[in-house]
Amino acid sequence: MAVGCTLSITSDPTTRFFNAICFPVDMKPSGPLFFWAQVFYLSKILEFGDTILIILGKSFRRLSFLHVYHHATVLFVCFIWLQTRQSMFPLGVLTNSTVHVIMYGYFFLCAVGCRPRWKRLVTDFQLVQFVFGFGILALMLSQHFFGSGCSGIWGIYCTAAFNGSLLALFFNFRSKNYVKKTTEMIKLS
Ligand SMILES: CC(C)(COP(=O)(O)OP(=O)(O)OC[C@H]1O[C@@H](n2cnc3c(N)ncnc32)[C@H](O)[C@@H]1OP(=O)(O)O)[C@@H](O)C(=O)NCCC(=O)NCCSC(=O)CC(=O)O
Repeated sequence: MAVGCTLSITSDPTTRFFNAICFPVDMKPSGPLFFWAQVFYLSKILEFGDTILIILGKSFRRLSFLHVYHHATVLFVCFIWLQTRQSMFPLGVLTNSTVHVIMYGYFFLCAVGCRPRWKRLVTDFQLVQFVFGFGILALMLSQHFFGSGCSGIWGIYCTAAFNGSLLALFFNFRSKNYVKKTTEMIKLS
């Protein structure tokens, strides 16, 4: 999906970088970018199966608020992306699918008994994607309000609220899992 989206942005000579973050207001929901958005939406339905497998396997400790909240709301957010022909989604697909390759790579290594030492990096990558999202949002809003307007502005407000909530939850996760633990280890030694 990340590769597909990148190729869709770069291979079309009429597509400029700004098109990836600001679609024209009369954007038609067709073509390669919307194809990848549909695939991304389907992948989120598939990802929901992850939660079902966790419930069936009775691994309830894995069902943190963050996990359930993310999996329950992400489907709705992706649906809004498609419905509103939302600007910025190509970069969302690109960053989120890249982060998911790393994250599921981490889970896979854990599952085969080879727990990676770079768990913290995975969390940091997740945080960076949300911060990056806000940087792109600022660029897009400047184009929307001071340029010719961008498609899907209401979807963007929804996505911004979603991004903000995940940023806060992941900061909380990071502080509980790494920062506090490091401080406790320093105190003990
Ligand atoms: C490093 C993380 C990726 C995972 O940290 P955690 O502390 O939650 O996980 P962990 O290291 O304790 O893993 C514990 C055990 O559960 C397994 N495990 C945990 N969650 C799993 C999942 N969703 N799918 C498959 N396996 C999973 C691990 O393999 C491991 O098995 P065992 O113990 O048997 O060896 C972190 O950054 C994170 O995302 N934490 C939030 C929890 C979460 O559900 N994240 C995914 C959805 S949010 C998301 O995806 C946001 C985004 O868009 O980036």
